[in-house]
Amino acid sequence: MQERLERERALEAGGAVAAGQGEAAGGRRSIKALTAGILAFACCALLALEAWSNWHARRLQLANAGITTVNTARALADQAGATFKMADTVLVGLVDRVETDGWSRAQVDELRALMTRHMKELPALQGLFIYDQDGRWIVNSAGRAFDGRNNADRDYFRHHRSHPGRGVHVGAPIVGRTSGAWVIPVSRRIERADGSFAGVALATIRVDYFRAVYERLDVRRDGGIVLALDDGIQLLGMPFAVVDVGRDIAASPVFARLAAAPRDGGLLESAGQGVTRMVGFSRVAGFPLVVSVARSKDDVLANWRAGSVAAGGVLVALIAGLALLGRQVMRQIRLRDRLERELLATKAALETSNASLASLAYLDGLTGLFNRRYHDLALQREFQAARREGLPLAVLMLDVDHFKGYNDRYGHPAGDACLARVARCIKACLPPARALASRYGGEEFALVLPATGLAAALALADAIRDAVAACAIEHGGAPAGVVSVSIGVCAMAPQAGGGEAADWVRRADAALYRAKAAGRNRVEAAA
Ligand SMILES: Nc1nc2c(ncn2[C@@H]2O[C@H](COP(=O)(O)OP(=O)(O)OP(=O)(O)O)[C@@H](O)[C@H]2O)c(=O)[nH]1
Repeated sequence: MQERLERERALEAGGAVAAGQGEAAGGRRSIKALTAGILAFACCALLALEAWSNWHARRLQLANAGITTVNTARALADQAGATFKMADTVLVGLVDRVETDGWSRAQVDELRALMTRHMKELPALQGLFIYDQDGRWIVNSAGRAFDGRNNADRDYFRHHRSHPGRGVHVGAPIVGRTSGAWVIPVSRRIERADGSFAGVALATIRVDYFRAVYERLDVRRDGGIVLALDDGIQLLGMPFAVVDVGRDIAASPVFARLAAAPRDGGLLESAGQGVTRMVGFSRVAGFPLVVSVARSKDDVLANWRAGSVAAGGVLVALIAGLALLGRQVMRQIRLRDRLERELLATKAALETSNASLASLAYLDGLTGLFNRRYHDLALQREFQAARREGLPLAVLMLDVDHFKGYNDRYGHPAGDACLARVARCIKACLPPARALASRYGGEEFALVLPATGLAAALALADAIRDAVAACAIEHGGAPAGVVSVSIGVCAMAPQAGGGEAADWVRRADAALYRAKAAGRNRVEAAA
């Protein structure tokens, strides 16, 4: 029974520890998972935020660069338009004058003076000229007569001679015959009153004039500016190269797309020579001209790229910081887990040793039965319960017969072994419910049997006496030649019998005394 008691206590302690450990392990797992989840989420959120803001900044940079490029192209188209318009206005005045007043000697002098004034006021002009119907030089802004020269071979002259229209004509760049510089010819046809061809008025605009304007604009590495005729003849391009002046670019992929683009300008993307460019373009109002401004996409995105690299560095540092923090938190959780486990193990060990100590405090070391201290406590408890419930209570006092003689004959260690065997006989006879056997002292044992009347108690006492006899423990000093026991029994209800718990022991003891006196190896009931 005491074994059962011990086992139950150990099971209780073990169960509590296991349950505690199970709960703690579950808690630890969920805290670890939560921490890892929060850190992973934070890292993903940071990456997503950085990716989005990077993508957004790139879009913004490209959009702004696109707007700037198109605006620059429009501003340059306006500037070109104003320059050509100014030259044309001068031509209109000259043509009107020649058609009205002719070119008598006096008129020629006046025209030359007028041309000289225009040249002073308009720095874009290289020269002003009037040719007759055969291409001969009639008057020019250079202030000298170039007799004998003829410009009938020039494209603009041939154009006006064969086209009766009165509109302005802008031609491909040519090298001027007076200046030797590259110029853009702007011309108008002179007619007689009958509409027949009478000559050409020409204004030449210096290519260098536009070059100076364009060179002030910074289109950065791989960028450029082009001023071209609608038919694809380039007037000039930046970066400037003389070989590009008058070059036909009609077949280039960008120009082909420009021809199909809206007249008021816009933005194209072109790729060539390993560079992707944003091309803003605008047509020149009133003239067959187009201006395009190109910027390398790489160059446009340079600032964005530098910003992205810096932000990426900060992000990597942030994620590394989070990872370190996470590692530290995990380490703390693991440390706490280990301490918790050790604490639980210590608690379990303590509870187990407490249970063992409690058992030891109430057990007899030699026989394994309860000791006298526990017997007294249990007797008090069962006595109160029997009194409360009105049930009988039985107490048996058992003593080994002639035990002094046994010790003397076989020695004290054999006497100990004999006592242990008698205890096993008692245990084997105990009824399962609440019966309690203890070593009362020396070779004397006591049994407390709750809810047990006299008949049942006597029967149990006889069974124990028989069991000991059946063990046949040799005892040369006893009359029967084997070890025997004498038992005194006291069984009654506390309410009926009156007195205290100790009276049950006293009465059983008295009965035992009578059993001894009556010859031993017998059972006697209290009176
Ligand atoms: N071996 C051993 N002997 C014990 C122990 N406790 C008490 N004894 C011995 O038990 C003997 C008890 O002897 P007595 O009280 O004279 O009684 P008895 O010889 O059994 O004679 P009756 O009881 O009249 O039959 C003593 O010699 C004690 O020394 C013990 O734990 N071990």
